[in-house]
Amino acid sequence: MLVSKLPASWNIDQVLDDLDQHGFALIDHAYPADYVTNLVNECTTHLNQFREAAIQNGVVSKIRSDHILWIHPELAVAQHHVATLSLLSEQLNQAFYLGIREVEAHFACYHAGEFYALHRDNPQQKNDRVVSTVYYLHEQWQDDWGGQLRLQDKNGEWHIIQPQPNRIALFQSDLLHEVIEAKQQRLSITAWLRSGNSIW
Ligand SMILES: O=C(O)CCC(=O)C(=O)O
Ligand SMILES: [Fe+2]
Repeated sequence: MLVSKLPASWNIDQVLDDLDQHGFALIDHAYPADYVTNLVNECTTHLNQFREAAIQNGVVSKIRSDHILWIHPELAVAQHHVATLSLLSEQLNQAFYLGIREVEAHFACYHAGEFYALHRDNPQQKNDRVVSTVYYLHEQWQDDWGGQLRLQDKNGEWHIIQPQPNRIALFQSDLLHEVIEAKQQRLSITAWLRSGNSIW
């Protein structure tokens, strides 16, 4: 799927500046309401296919308790978001010479009580994730529902980011972050912009 333009609501200069200065950026009101509705529908109709993220190749990790579904070609609405992120990657490559070549993405669902403890998405650069992105797609979120993204920026300062509906958080994949325990169902798409150059 090809997307020819970034959404008009995206202030790309601000995004590039924030990434440069702080290592992270937020895009609010990312998509039009009809697209958001379609995406929520696509996500919620597939919730029965989500699997425990903590179990990979039969190995169980205690660091996270959310449930995920990798985005595949039949998930056409989510694919549009992935294609939009591919277009964004071109801009990031032009600005920062990041060499991003692919986007890998999954839906994530945190039920009440679920969390993702402190981690980096690219520990010791052992994979080719360059920029991490999270799009929040639950229909509403209140500040006292937990589920915040807590992130240390590239200057060492900590930030608490509310998972506001229709918000995208973008950050360097080597930054430390966690998802605080959610008190309500929290839905998102996590996508990694990857260089495709991993030697691992
Ligand atoms: O959902 C979030 O806010 C962050 C998720 C995350 O850190 C991850 O999936 O690696
Ligand atoms: Fe992460």
